[in-house]
Amino acid sequence: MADLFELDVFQAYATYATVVILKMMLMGPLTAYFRMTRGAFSNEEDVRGKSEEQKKKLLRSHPDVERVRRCHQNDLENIIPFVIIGLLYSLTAPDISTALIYFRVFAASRICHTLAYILPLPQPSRALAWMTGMVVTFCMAFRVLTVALHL
Ligand SMILES: N[C@@H](CCC(=O)N[C@@H](CS)C(=O)NCC(=O)O)C(=O)O
Repeated sequence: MADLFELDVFQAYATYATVVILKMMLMGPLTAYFRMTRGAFSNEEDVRGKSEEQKKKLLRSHPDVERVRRCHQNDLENIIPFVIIGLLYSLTAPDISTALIYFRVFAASRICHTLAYILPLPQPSRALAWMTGMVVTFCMAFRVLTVALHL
């Protein structure tokens, strides 16, 4: 494991996998922020101590909260595959400059996807950001399959 960390490609992978995981984790606090500022909670215990009338107002969904939740869900759908396939890709001894392009483009695409979703920016900005990240993951998967195909 220590030897693995000495490889440039693995260090690059560890860096960008951590960046995108942290970005994804920030969606939790962002959801909490939108819940507080929009007054939209989903659990009875979250509004404990409030009057019945206030509870009725606060126990509701809000479009802004749902938007952040969908963005978080989309991160889960895309970042988890990147982290798993990216690890396998790093183990195929790829060229460091190609690997860095893949990792950087993926990280940038997910940051753009989040901005496009939360602000929101007009389509097709979000769709293009999503597609860019998908293409990177598919390219890495292609290399894994061409280097290590064992059917
Ligand atoms: N699970 C996604 C699959 C397709 C996808 O990820 N599309 C991108 C680009 S349009 C997206 O941002 N979808 C919005 C979302 O996942 O909430 C969906 O339901 O839309």
